[in-house]
Amino acid sequence: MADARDTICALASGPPPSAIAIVRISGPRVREICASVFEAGLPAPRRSVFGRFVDVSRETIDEGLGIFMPGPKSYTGEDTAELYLHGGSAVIDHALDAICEFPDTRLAEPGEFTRRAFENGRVDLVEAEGIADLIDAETRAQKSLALNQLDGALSAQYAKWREKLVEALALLEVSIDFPDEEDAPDETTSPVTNVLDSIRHAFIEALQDDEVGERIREGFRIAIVGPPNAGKSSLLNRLARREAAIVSDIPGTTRDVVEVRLKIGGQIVWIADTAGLREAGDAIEAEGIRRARERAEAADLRIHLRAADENVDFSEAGAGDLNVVNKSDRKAYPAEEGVFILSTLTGDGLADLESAIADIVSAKANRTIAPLITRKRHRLSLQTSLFHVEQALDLLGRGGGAELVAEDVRLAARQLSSLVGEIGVEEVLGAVFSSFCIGK
Ligand SMILES: Nc1nc2c(ncn2[C@@H]2O[C@H](COP(=O)(O)OP(=O)(O)OP(=O)(O)O)[C@@H](O)[C@H]2O)c(=O)[nH]1
Ligand SMILES: [K+]
Ligand SMILES: [Mg+2]
Repeated sequence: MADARDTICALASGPPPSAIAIVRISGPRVREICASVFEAGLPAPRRSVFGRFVDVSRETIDEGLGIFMPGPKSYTGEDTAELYLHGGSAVIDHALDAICEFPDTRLAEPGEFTRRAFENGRVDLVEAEGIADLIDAETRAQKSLALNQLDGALSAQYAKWREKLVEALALLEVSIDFPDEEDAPDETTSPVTNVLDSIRHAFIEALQDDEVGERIREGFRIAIVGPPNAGKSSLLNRLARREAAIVSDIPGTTRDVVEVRLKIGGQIVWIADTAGLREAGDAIEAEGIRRARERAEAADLRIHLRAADENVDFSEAGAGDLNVVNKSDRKAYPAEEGVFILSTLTGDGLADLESAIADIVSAKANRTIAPLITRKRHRLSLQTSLFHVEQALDLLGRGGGAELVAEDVRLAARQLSSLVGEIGVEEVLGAVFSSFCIGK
């Protein structure tokens, strides 16, 4: 990580040209920079002022609004300033060059402003992730998930669990401190067991969420599976409204998994076209079929596609999957409960399938178990924490010493602390902040 004592600057708005560009500055030299770059001198705190911006040789950069926000009540917790300029690349370059003329002042790295906000205690790690998610959000569901995370609701949940674990620890300390007193174990064991058991239940409930939060954030996964030439690639292309996959009358055309990202039912959806399932002709096709099965297995929803003029058999389909008969233009297929009949050639019946997909996906997304786990990092921490809670309960059940039980409870609590970044593992911080955009 670059020197945290530097003053940093970056374009905080979108790429030029744009109507307005916002250049953000943060760090110890902000006052000095504003006093010089704002032609009228350092403005009063948190008041936007209109005027001319000039470089060190007093050449005009542009004119516009500027605002100075002293720390610690700023986004980063440091002195910060924002310059509202005309959004042309020459203007922006001149402004950034002029600012970087000052000593110990440089362009910010991706996420460095938010990293400073984190280092200065303005946000915790989970809230910082929420900020990144809000910026990346493309759907309303992603946006509300991100807002929930950045306003601290998710952090509060993790903090509540951590407090419970600390409560259990305190109860255990009592029995460690008074090991000889006759009733001590009995008095303390049962409350500890109760507390740990309720945490265990809460964790299990939170983890049994069908990964809704992650699916809303990363997208739901749908796989199209079926025999060769059923029209899987043709269906993918129809849904994507472009020629994403190769279509041909040769069975075994698709080998690799071909994926497209779409917005359906207000959600991000990844639709995967896969190799036709049959006895493989060669090693490459066999690998394609293995990947097809793997993808189908991992998917949130499977579309089983069959051709009307072939043997239609849905015995492989599971409950909740979609059964679809294609090529209705070639051979009529009798209406059947729970079977979609369509033709990717004529487009007949496609709208029904699309709205069924939309309904299923939005129903999955609207499963309300708030606040939701939104990423693998959180899930892994909770799983590890749960592991230690269960270990502690197991030890208690077998009459294990309070000291040993406490060690597991401590490890469980530690997981939750690292989750919100209270105890920061440098690689975790690096991974989280490097995914941010520059200027944030
Ligand atoms: N008549 C008719 N032909 C179709 C329809 N859908 C697909 N086809 C044709 O069926 C053949 C196979 O289509 P694909 O989309 O390549 O089938 P696939 O399931 O992806 O095949 P593999 O990748 O080989 O497993 C092509 O010649 C398509 O033009 C349809 O609704 N009606
Ligand atoms: K084919
Ligand atoms: Mg194909």
